[in-house]
Amino acid sequence: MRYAQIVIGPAGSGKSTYCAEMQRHGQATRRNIHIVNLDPAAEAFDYKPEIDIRDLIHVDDAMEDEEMHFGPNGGLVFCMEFLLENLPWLEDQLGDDDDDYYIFDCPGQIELYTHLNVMKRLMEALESWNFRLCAVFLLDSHFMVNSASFISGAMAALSAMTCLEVSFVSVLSKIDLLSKESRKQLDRFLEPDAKDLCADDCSPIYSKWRERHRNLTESIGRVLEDYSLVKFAPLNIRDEESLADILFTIDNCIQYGEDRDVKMEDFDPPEAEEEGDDDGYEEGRG
Ligand SMILES: Nc1nc2c(ncn2[C@@H]2O[C@H](COP(=O)(O)OP(=O)(O)OP(=O)(O)O)[C@@H](O)[C@H]2O)c(=O)[nH]1
Ligand SMILES: [Mg+2]
Repeated sequence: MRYAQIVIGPAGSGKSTYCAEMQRHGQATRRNIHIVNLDPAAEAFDYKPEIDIRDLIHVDDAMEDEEMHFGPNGGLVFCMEFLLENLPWLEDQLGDDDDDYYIFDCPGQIELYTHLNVMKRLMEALESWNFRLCAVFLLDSHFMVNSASFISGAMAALSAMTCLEVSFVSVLSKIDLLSKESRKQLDRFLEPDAKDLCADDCSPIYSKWRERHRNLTESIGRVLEDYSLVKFAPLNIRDEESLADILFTIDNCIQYGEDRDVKMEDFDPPEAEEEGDDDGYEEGRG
């Protein structure tokens, strides 16, 4: 069995930064995390990818093609389709080592996770190669300022969740940039309450619209609340404990560590062989 986080979310939500920090945090807790860059338009990031889609295709290849004439978004979708047509390339790059841990840094075009099926097909391929997957949906906490943006963010997460059909963790990023006041406000959206979501008192321009759609807002809020469909976990990337909490939540989703525990207890002969494996299990507890 192998493990992977699929890091998704809107443009600029902090995906590449999250990947780099997770890898660094992994090293500090003796977990070897490989990063795969899946963004064919990426220019720079703070990590060295183990695998890079740009070695297969770059978005410029699609945009500069004289017959296709793609713009940046069409070009990106073309590149992702191209990746799916060349899955043996990815499979080969990923190797077949048991217990490998990968993080996939994905592009920020949200349509990939809403109505297109390229990412879903990629999930199916990874699962068929023995990966246990958890999607990590990042949303910039600066947008969680009122109910309308909360509902919109939650619906985007929900849309990605139903599109990908894998374990799912929603994360609010860039908490370190929030003022004390904004952090307090954020608490309201970590445990959202349907009635509370309708009680915003922002700009009067929207109040008529809001009044007219109060029932709709409340119903959506209630569905999210009743079914615990979308719960956001705050992440302060500058705080090791916060990173460890998120990693622990993801570990639970993909049962990282549990298989190794069973394997060690049931099959491993005493002492001599256990030394190396012990670390691997303990690191799962962060
Ligand atoms: N202070 C702070 N800055 C962050 C954090 N996460 C991201 N940033 C900054 O936000 C900007 C965008 O971050 P990226 O990690 O490139 O975001 P992304 O989601 O990969 O962006 P795309 O790949 O373009 O969709 C960069 O300037 C980062 O330095 C964070 O947790 N804290
Ligand atoms: Mg990025």
